[in-house]
Amino acid sequence: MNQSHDSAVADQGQEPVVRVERLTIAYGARTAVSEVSFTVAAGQIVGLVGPNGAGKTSVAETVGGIRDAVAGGSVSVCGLDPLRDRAAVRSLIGMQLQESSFPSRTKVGELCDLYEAIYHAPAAADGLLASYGLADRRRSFISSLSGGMRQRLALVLAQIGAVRLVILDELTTGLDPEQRRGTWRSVRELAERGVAVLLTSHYMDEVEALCSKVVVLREGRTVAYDSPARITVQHGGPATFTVDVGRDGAAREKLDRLGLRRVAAPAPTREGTAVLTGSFPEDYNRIIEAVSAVGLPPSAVTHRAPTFEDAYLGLVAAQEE
Ligand SMILES: Nc1ncnc2c1ncn2[C@@H]1O[C@H](COP(=O)(O)OP(=O)(O)OP(=O)(O)O)[C@@H](O)[C@H]1O
Repeated sequence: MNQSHDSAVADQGQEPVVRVERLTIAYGARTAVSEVSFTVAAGQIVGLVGPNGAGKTSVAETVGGIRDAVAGGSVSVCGLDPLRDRAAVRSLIGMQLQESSFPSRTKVGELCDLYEAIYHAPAAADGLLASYGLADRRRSFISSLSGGMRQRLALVLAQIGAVRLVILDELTTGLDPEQRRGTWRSVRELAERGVAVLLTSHYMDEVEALCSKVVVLREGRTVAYDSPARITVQHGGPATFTVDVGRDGAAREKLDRLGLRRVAAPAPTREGTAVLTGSFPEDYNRIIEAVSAVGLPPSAVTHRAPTFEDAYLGLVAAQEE
């Protein structure tokens, strides 16, 4: 779904909402981000991922115009420079920051009124509060909201006004699985309304579920920029096949003749299990053929395809080592 949506966006041939070209960010003498480039089109969700300190927040907040440490390259949002044209850009961007902490003795409604005034969008919050299940919370103090409610409020506030871009920095950190799924639905709906979304996350399943393109950062440099599916194919490593051969010597021999790499079985593994790596579905089909030839059922073979998280871990491993 993401793939086709992405092509549809590209087909429109419009100038992307966000264009980041060879962005370099330095704090004093220390370069934190080097020559990072990507675009975010209207209706597209793009993810920034990477280990702690890789530069995700630096990039996201530079795009949002609230961090000024640019040492090279360029950033444009709707054709404007978010730092130089700060006043004009401010009304086009909604932000949920990693460290956004709302004053706890403020009421939800008061905060919404403030955002409506800043974004010149009277009464915009009512519909949003309703769609995020917060309609009856206008009089609640922020301190009385659960973590999930606070995240949803952050999403409401990020959307007030005619924003063209929403930046979400680790939106679902700390949420339970049900709240995460609910938040994912909201982010998708936001993009379906034509808003460009740039998000950072440490959850690879989240990025895979939401983003049509991902920038993988390692020590401030881009190590991959593509769809999660293509990154998985290119960097996810081989599929793993587990074959339950029991004491069947003929089956073992057949498998050996396929010439696939045999790997140490993860413990605990029953005796009589062969673990091989190869490509899916080509090698899987060859294994099924081989075991069928000696009378074993296809259910003797199970496989595990590489995930986006496998690819991500492979890409960032060099840094962690
Ligand atoms: N204001 C700052 N002054 C000096 N160094 C900074 C500043 N902000 C970030 N850095 C450094 O820049 C690098 C990138 O930090 P950044 O917060 O952008 O990474 P991140 O990928 O968002 O990390 P995390 O996953 O922990 O949020 C880190 O080495 C960090 O210590």
